[in-house]
Amino acid sequence: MKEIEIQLTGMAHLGEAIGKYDGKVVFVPYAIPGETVKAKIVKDEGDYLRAEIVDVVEPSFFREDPPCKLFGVCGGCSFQHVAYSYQIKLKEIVVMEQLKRIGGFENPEEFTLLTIKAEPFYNYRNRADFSINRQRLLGFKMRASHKFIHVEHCFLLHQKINEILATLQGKTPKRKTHNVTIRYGVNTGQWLVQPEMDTEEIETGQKNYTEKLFEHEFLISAPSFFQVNTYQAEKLIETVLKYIDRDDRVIIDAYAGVGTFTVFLAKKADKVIAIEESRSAYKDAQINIKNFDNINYLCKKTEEALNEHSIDADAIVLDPPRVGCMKEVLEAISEKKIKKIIYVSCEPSTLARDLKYLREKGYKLIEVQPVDMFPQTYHIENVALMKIE
Ligand SMILES: C[S@@+](CC[C@H](N)C(=O)[O-])C[C@H]1O[C@@H](n2cnc3c(N)ncnc32)[C@H](O)[C@@H]1O
Repeated sequence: MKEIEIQLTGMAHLGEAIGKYDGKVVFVPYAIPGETVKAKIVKDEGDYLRAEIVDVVEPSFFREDPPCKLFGVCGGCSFQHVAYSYQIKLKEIVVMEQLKRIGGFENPEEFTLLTIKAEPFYNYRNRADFSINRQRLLGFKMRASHKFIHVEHCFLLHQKINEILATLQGKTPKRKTHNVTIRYGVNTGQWLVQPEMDTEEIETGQKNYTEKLFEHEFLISAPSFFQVNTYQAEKLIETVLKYIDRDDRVIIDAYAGVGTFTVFLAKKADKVIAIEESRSAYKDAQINIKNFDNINYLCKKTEEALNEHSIDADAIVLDPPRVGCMKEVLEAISEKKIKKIIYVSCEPSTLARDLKYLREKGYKLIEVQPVDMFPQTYHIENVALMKIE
């Protein structure tokens, strides 16, 4: 297909640089806003074009050599070619753009704070999900084609997970499966490998492991969710706690997982009502909250629990999966007139959608704090604070 020279002027929400050609927006992965590149058009989607870099004509000041030889092939990272200090700027711009375009918030720069940086920005992930091929090699499924790619080492993973990965190459799972998960407690040194593998070299097949955040140890079973960046999880907790004050006597912690925020909220409030639908996370939480007598942990869907009259609070923490909150959840919060909402989100587009809805119900957006939990990728976590007008 046709080759073009194009200047990139912006960043799209999935980490691709954008520019214009022939009146159409062109998406160019692995380019950086401000650069001029030679690119090959690979797909005409009607309203817009997709292109691939052939040559960088004028590189960005922030361009760097990616350390990983699989960068651009595996599809897991989108920003290894961008200096870390600039990655977080690009993410901030995307957050503000989503708040404006989807949320209808004018001047998002007035309430969007500077991103809380990640430290370290490589080797931070405490969890990896691998595929196994016929030769018993472990690797990833490529994002675009879903083809298997053998991975000997991943720069995003904690060093211990890379060591375990090397040990498990060529080993056979003890049950029929094409997937292996490795999780590591960065502050406890415990790990979990599922399923059990045919090896004597390391322990595998653990049902659970523990991780420590600040002084608190959390039990985490194989099916339970836990934040994948232990270092940044502590900063996320601090950000949530910053928004809690003396008036927040009763707090709802919705989508509570194994109790990551719950135990810290319980130290500040008279009472915490935690809501979590996963049976596994709920059971782990029963261990994790055992030293607290002011937590009521419900194993329910948030949309069902919030419909109950007896459940009310001064403040609510929301930390839903990427799809965001169901309308029923947002409706129930506004009907109960819960004064403060602290919304933790890993997906800026659904966050913007839900904040828009809450604003229409009479809440004012006070500020949005981006927290970088996922360096080298386009993903960004945000904590938004809303108060009733
Ligand atoms: C992004 S995680 C957050 C967990 C926890 N706040 C943390 O930081 O570890 C979302 C959690 O919501 C739970 N979940 C998903 N849909 C739910 C629903 N409709 N009601 C209650 N919990 C739900 C998931 O099982 C998961 O534990």
